[in-house]
Amino acid sequence: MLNFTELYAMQKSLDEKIEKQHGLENKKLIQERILALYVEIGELANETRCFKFWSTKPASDREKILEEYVDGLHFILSLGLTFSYEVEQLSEQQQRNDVSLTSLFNTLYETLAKFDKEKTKSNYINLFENFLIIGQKLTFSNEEIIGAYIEKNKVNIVRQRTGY
Ligand SMILES: O=c1ccn([C@H]2C[C@H](O)[C@@H](COP(=O)(O)OP(=O)(O)OP(=O)(O)O)O2)c(=O)[nH]1
Repeated sequence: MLNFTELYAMQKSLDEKIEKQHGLENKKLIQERILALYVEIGELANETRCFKFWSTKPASDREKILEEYVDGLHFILSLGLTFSYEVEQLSEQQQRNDVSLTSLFNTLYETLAKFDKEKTKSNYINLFENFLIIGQKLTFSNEEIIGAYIEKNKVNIVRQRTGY
């Protein structure tokens, strides 16, 4: 089971650095973070190419897809911090083999729209769970997700330091 406590701490530190760097201290940036998450989910779907019935081009490699996945995770954690909805753990989601990756993306967008409409903790958890289901469908292990998150978090810190 994934434990998010450490990841929220890393996200908090990163978000504070970004806000300071851009003179946005204590701004909640809710609409920006929500739109950023929509975009990251779209970028992830694009790399998997799961919905591109018109194309025979293969999906991007696993590493690239994992990188996009953890970009989305950054914004989910960030939204949790914004609303003080940090969740320590979420139980393993039941995976249904008959549901396509494309459907899972569409459901994830629905849960994000629901959260945007009504920013309750249960809608946040539902969003997070549906995000994790996509990770499972993509066969990412907890270790891979944590490792890639830590890597990208570091990259993000360096980018701020070097004026990204
Ligand atoms: O408050 C914030 C703002 C951004 N990020 C992170 C999330 C993500 O990992 C990265 C933004 O995504 P990306 O690296 O794709 O940035 P971009 O500016 O869209 O990249 P590019 O211009 O290279 O496409 O910054 C946070 O964690 N907190």
